[in-house]
Amino acid sequence: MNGGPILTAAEMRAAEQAAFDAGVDDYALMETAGAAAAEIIWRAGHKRDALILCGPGNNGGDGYVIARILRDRGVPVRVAALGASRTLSGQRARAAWGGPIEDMMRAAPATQLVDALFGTGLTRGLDDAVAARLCVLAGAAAISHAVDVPSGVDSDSGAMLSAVPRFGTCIALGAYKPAHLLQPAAGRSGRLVLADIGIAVSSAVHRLCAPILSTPAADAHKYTRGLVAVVGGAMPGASLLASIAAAHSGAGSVRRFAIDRPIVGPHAVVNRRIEAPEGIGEALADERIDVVLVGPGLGRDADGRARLAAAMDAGHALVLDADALTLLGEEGARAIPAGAILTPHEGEFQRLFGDLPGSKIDRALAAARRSGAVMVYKGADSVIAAPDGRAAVASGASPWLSTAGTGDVLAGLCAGRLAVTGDPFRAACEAVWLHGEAARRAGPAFVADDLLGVLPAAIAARL
Ligand SMILES: NC(=O)C1=CN([C@@H]2O[C@H](COP(=O)(O)OP(=O)(O)OC[C@H]3O[C@@H](n4cnc5c(N)ncnc54)[C@H](OP(=O)(O)O)[C@@H]3O)[C@@H](O)[C@H]2O)[C@@H](O)CC1
Ligand SMILES: Nc1ncnc2c1ncn2[C@@H]1O[C@H](COP(=O)(O)OP(=O)(O)O)[C@@H](O)[C@H]1O
Ligand SMILES: [K+]
Repeated sequence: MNGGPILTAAEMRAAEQAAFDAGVDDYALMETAGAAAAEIIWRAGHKRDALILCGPGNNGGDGYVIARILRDRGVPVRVAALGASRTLSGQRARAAWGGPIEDMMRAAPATQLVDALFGTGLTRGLDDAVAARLCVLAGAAAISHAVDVPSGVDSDSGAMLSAVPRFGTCIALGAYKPAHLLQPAAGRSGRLVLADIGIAVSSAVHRLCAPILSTPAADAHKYTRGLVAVVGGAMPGASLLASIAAAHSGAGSVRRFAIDRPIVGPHAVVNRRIEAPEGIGEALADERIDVVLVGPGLGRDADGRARLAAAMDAGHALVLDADALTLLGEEGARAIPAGAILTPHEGEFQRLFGDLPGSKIDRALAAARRSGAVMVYKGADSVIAAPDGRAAVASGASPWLSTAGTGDVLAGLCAGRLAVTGDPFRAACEAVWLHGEAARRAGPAFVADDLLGVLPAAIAARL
């Protein structure tokens, strides 16, 4: 499930330093990075006229290398700079370009725009006039590329420090950075391409990629494939969505304990009406149960609280979502049992853990460490984090997922995959991926129920 390491600016600098210590030449690395980026730009734009914007640091240095390589291939290239080059490699690359250098504020637009103003070294937002000019030039280009990161985004957090235009493509040099996957920065590029620059990078934080799933063993039966119990409350829809998602996740069987009358739902889910919260403990006293999911449709009143307590006392692996998270938020993160999966959206996360510092990745990791649980910190950029420091960041999920009930489907998938795999981090990664893939297959304007029908096809694609 490792779709490529994600490095902070400091980690990237350390990887770069390790390469230098091993004998790689400073300027040779810039030539490699520039050549890799030029190749990607060449494939997209061929001989269309190009304007390369070069900043004062090494990102600008990459820009001069790109400009020289494209010019040598016959592209009509113009270079516009923002001040002098301040690094030795940048100065060398600028000298090797050797051509005219325009003032960025006065340069005319071109068909292709390459933004090599600032990369991982950006320390503050661009001046308003510079940011505005960048937006005009990028907006006027038919093809636009951001080198390493779009200028104006904070590489480590994905925050926008000044106005940032939308680029056709962002070329990540050597490794992904948080800004490539975290919002709002991730939304500023249509396409993300990773360019290999030949230096070794590794991290416990990576981009989520498609999982490899397996078909049940030839001698499988319903209890060996995982039994999920869903504890609902008075609102039937949410726990039903979660139950059906769990049933379609690859688990062997699903039981649902709720209060709705008459009992509704698919025949394959065993629905039991349990009115008094005391009955929940009894229903969960079955050793064959692998995972208990509680939260969707639970309710936040005394009854919901009592059901949550019974679910948490039952001693099974837990997935906690929705109302369960809000109720726990009132008690504080310490009440969370180790080994659980929690699926908070932003509001639930804040209620549980308060205002943690750092990027969404940092916050998810801190919450996982503090609670001992795997975190699925949801949103357009979902972060899955484990207490041991591993994290996976999902990106590119359909924005149509921002509709009621999709979180219930995800919670059911987490419970189902946990029942199948017994591994909370792996299960959470698989669930988030299947959820995104189901949304992709469902197309536009779906409702949460529509995700359920396409789950088997999403699973089939990964067997
Ligand atoms: N690491 C690697 O493996 C490789 C890295 N490579 C490349 O290097 C890039 C990182 O280069 P970098 O560190 O020189 O930083 P970069 O983003 O060019 O700018 C820093 C300069 O801008 C300045 N400055 C900052 N903010 C400002 C503002 N708002 N307005 C105005 N000025 C501002 C800041 O000076 P300051 O004023 O903060 O002192 C400094 O002078 C990386 O993204 C990649 O493209 C590849 O070549 C090879 C492999
Ligand atoms: N703009 C978006 N792009 C991609 N995925 C999104 C977006 N907005 C929400 N999602 C996903 O949709 C789901 C919504 O869950 P949640 O907020 O709990 O909704 P609900 O409680 O209505 O089910 C989460 O998995 C979240 O990651
Ligand atoms: K850039």
